Amino acid sequence: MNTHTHFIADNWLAGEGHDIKSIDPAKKNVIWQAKSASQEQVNSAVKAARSAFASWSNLTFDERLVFVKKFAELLAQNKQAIALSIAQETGKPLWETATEVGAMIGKIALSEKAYHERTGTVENAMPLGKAFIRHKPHGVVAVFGPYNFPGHLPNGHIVPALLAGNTIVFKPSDLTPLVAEKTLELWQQAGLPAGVLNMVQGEVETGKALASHSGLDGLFFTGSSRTGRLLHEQFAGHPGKILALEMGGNNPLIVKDAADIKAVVHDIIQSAFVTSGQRCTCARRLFIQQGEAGDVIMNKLIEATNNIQVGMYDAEAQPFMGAMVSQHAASLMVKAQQQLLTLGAKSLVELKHLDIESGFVSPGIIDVTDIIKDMPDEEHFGPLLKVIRYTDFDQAIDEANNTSFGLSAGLLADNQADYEHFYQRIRAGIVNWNRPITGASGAAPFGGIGDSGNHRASAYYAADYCSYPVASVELEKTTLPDTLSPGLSI
Ligand SMILES: NC(=O)C1=CN([C@@H]2O[C@H](COP(=O)(O)OP(=O)(O)OC[C@H]3O[C@@H](n4cnc5c(N)ncnc54)[C@H](O)[C@@H]3O)[C@@H](O)[C@H]2O)C=CC1
Ligand SMILES: O=C(O)CCC(=O)N[C@@H](CCC(=O)O)C(=O)O
Repeated sequence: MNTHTHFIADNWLAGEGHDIKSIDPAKKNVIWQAKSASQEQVNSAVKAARSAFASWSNLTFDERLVFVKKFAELLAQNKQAIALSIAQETGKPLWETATEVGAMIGKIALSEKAYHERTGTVENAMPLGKAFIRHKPHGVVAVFGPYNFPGHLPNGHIVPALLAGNTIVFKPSDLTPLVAEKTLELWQQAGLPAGVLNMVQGEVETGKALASHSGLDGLFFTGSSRTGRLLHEQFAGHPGKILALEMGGNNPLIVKDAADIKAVVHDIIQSAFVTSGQRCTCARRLFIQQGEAGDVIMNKLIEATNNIQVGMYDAEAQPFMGAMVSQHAASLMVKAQQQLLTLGAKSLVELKHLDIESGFVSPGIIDVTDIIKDMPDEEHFGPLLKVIRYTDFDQAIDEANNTSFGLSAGLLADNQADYEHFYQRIRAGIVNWNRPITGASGAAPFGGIGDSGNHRASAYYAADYCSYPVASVELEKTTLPDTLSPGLSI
């Protein structure tokens, strides 16, 4: 039993709540168990963050940056260990978890640049004095992370929030507590002052206790649309608190008149099946032209999908896909496939639960053309790609837009005019041409419209929601203006 569970005011504490555990979805063993945080421990974490706020926000940006850069150095030194923890908890292959740690390290320089560019100080001369635009931190913010990138995505809120001068209570996904613990140990080694970054572990009730805490000034969330919507409802009536929601998608990828079939199939597979389909940006709906050209793509796609290697995260010959995050997540994908089949969809490659007690599934492709009118507008968060055969490009774009979500979308087509038409009409926050729709850059904003977010994009624009702007006009001495307003004599 782990007694080194919650990090509050620079102390590691045992939990006072109920039993929680983390299971390796590939090897099926328990790798972490502890007790969740009690309501009192959540209160203590918020209190610690509040106590630390005045002195942390009073440091200069460069003083705060020293701690954050030290954290980046420690991440680099511990890259393999963190990558292994991510693999153990998520099932993702080591090649992929190493890139996740790389993205965490890269986040520091990007956030430093974004802070200055997005929230820097602007000075304008005025007839009397100067006008300034500056930014201040909100105060105490909660950060909620998802399981699919347990290091990189919370880090994408934590780093810019700390640089801006906020203090934090972090609630990791209950599926990935070990990665969170290892990461917080590095922050502690970086010498972060007590209370600046706190962590409480637990399931939904810990999340609710933190999200509803009156001591928060804001909450930065990455996770499912269902949870994001609940948080949005919870924050209703609190216009003074900032809420940033990064949520799911039902992302379309359209193929039209593209000559290089292998490149098309590559981009489809990277879009649909990387991370075993557990990326918010993954293609869920693939639009392929009716007719011979479309049939050629489909045949090659089916062949390549059947050849995708699924395996252990630490296998010497690394697989493309590891296990899904849990046995439960894998069984939900089998259920989603069955629901579509019951509606009348046709299986092209069956998604199979390879070992019923693990998270291993094989990738699946299902033709939903005939049931398009009855299709649930849901994010199936795993490697199941729905194919829609189309004849008219505009109708395909209309159908691509026929979703409440709007995170990522892509077009694979050789004609630039087709892309310009697609770009103009498609509704999503990430729109790509002849590139996979996964693998977004941290040097760009990252967020969606509709049920995918609340217009507070993260990544390069995370700086925007980490502080509020302050406009000032300033003059060193009180000075009587040369010209007074009409009707005034002083
Ligand atoms: N747009 C984006 O940037 C990204 C979105 N996602 C989305 O995240 C989802 C997968 O992640 P999950 O971990 O399953 O998401 P989730 O919504 O189940 O959990 C996210 C976090 O919220 C907490 N939580 C769950 N229910 C809660 C409640 N009622 N009140 C307060 N906290 C609660 C969880 O413990 C976890 O820390 C997918 O839908 C995916 O599309 C994932 C990565 C990136
Ligand atoms: O936050 C950033 O630095 C960029 C966004 C990012 O890394 N996106 C990844 C993963 C997010 C996900 O899909 O779950 C991506 O676009 O693949």
